[in-house]
Amino acid sequence: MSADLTRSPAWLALKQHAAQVGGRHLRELFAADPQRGEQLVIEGVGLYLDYAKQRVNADTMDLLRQLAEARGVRQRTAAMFAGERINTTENRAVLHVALRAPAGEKILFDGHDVVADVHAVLERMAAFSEQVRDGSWRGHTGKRIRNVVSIGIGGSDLGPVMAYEALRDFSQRDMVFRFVSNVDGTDFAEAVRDLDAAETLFIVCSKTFTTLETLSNAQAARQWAVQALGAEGANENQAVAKHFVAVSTNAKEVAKFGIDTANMFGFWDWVGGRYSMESAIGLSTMLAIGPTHFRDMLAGFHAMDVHFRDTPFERNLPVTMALLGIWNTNFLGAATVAVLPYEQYLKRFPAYLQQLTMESNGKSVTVDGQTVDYATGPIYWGEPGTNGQHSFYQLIHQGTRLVPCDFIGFGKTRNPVGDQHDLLIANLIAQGEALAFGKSADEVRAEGTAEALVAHRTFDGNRPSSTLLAAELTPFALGSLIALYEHSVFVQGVIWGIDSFDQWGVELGKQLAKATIAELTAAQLPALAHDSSTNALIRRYRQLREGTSAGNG
Ligand SMILES: O=P(O)(O)OC[C@H]1O[C@](O)(CO)[C@@H](O)[C@@H]1O
Repeated sequence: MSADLTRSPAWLALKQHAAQVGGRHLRELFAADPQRGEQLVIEGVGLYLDYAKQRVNADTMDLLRQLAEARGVRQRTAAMFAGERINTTENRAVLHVALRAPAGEKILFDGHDVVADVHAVLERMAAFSEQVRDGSWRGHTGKRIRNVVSIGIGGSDLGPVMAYEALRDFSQRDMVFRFVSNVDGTDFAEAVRDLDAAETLFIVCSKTFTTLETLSNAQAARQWAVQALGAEGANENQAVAKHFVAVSTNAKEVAKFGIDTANMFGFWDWVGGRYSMESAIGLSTMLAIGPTHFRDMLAGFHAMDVHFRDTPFERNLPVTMALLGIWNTNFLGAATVAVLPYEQYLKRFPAYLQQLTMESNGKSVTVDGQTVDYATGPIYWGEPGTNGQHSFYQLIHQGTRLVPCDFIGFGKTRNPVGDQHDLLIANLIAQGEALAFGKSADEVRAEGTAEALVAHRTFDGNRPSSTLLAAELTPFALGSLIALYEHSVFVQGVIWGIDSFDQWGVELGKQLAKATIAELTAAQLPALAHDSSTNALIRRYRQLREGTSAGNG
């Protein structure tokens, strides 16, 4: 499988093409084609993608699309939408598209219509959200709920946090929303420090309901709430019933934890953790923005699903984004992608994308177990503009690494403050221009720069970027933006021949941590059989913990 890709005619043609075009400067590419800025652009679902500043031309895109055809992107997409078990290493279907399918649409999995199930849960979520938001759901002491603390980690946290931040301006402002994920007690302690337990609802989100971090935080929350409510003993279950709900696929473990399954919102095995924010995992989002806005967000996801499924590759946003990523990663040698939203509300979007992209495509074996002989998922990172400009953009402009950038901006801000929005977007546009075209030594000299500084003030340019623009950050726009990246990750995974829906790479660390806990906490230091570094760290931690560290010894 691995050699299949790098020996395939489509790959070899791209390699040859890269040798010719990959080295051409963006200045040349623009000079050769004055219409480039209007031609290397596609639009759909309210999103405008300008990829003219990527180091490609029309032939590159043709060859990349041929690669996508040859790798079966079309067939794999149809298989995903049809509910086939395309997550082969876990023998699971991958049906997050069903989570946002409109009521009445049918998607069958094992002969059963899952869309009807999805909407039944959405109805329950909506009814519950309305009760909490209008104050008819009361806490144990009769007070209305004013604080919501969502406990989860990974896909059971990053989506909800990101969506809450992104849609804050649509949220019920008299309610407080907090998110606890880390198994560092500080996360929990700071989240609840100023909250009244009588007004606090905890949502425990875990697909498996066995995740160490989440269960540990949920236990802490339970103890904190029960104690603060004075509900120890006979009243404990009643208090928990009013202040805890669960979101999970595992009713047995939810019940074992002590949450009444009547207060559980379910989802399904065919929803991957990092693809679950629009399932019941998004209950905190619905509580914040209300069911109507939540449905608008689902509509945005769905519109992008339809666009992805039905639009020819030439005008297909996720396919185009995916192919540009393949080009940069495999033919220009980029190891990373910077995601740069010029929209403060998207401040957690890069963190969200890190799990989506890197847990999905950070793999080095193909679906049939062969080690790849090509690069796969790049490293995603980023910060909202313009903060990044005063931090790491130096390296993007003048460093030795190639850092393709995704700029994201909106026509309107939800918070007009003077001319700040125009300033913000002027910066976004200027950054793409500066990266692409740079500033030659002659231009620097012509400005009267002292010769000794010319090299320092020269910008080579030829640094690729894409720019995504939309009218305004609404729930619909957010849904479509997320689905754009989801499908782009999927297309790349298909081309690389990897399973984008498993995450075996997180297991080893978890297993070792379990064994290490006992070694850190046993009254007597047990015999340690790790490597010498790990043994020394365990010993040193025990000394530090007990206050018996003897400095350098
Ligand atoms: O929802 P759960 O089962 O608690 O899992 C949380 C996260 O842990 C992982 O399995 C591994 O990090 C993620 O894929 C998942 O989103």
